[in-house]
Amino acid sequence: MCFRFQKMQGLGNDFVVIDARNQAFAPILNFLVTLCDRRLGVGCDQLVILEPPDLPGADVKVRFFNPDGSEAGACGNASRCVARLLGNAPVLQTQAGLLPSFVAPDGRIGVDMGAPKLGWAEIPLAHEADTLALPLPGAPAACSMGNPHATFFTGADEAVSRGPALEHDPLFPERANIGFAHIRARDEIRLRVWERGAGLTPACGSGACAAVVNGVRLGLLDRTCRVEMDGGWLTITWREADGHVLMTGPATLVFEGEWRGGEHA
Ligand SMILES: N[C@@H](CCC[C@H](N)C(=O)O)C(=O)O
Repeated sequence: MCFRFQKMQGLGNDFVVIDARNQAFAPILNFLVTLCDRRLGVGCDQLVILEPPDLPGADVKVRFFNPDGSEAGACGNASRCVARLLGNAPVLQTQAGLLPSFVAPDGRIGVDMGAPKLGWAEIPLAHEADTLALPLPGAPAACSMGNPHATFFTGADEAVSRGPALEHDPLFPERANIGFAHIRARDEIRLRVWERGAGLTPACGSGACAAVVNGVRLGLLDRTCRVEMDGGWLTITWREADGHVLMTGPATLVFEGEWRGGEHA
């Protein structure tokens, strides 16, 4: 198999981007896992495949895959990277809907991540529960940004010790991304996210959006909040006018390459 790819990163959350609009690429599960592997393949936190859009108003269809081969409905950092790669502020078609992108006055890339889903069945949870205080130790809040998130406001240190078990808790039938936030001020948090299907990453864009949404719902945060993760900063605004979440931050092309290997490790 032979195809070209771009390696990109946003806050150190890194991606292999394959443009399947202009070259043949079949997303075979075992091969996706190999490509994401840092020893056997190129290595990345998520694999991103660009396809022709099938919705009016979209410029490109974007699919996100975790290193375990699972497909995710949203990926904030990769969305900014695709917007940077394509240029001209494209509208991205994702499982979370049509996501318009923009260039901020300071040159950072922004993506309108759409409106969060707040109901227990939409996240989804396995059964009815208060999404502001899930029945788990530490009572995290939950929402969907197109992918399931739970946020603990108990400090950022527990991501590695508690994340793996919580990702697989029976309360989350599709598993979940688990965020751990420390509130520094109403407009600033420190966040670490144990990502579903990927583990601890330097930053999670959708996790930052979810943390701010959940913090605002709990009355802990302002609607515009700076989020510091291990890889750096995002600015998140949960816009009152339409309920959409705007995420702004860096996005960088690292290198381009050509895969000439086999389909299996
Ligand atoms: N790194 C991402 C989220 C990637 C998907 C996630 N692991 C999931 O399975 O939902 C981001 O920046 O949002």
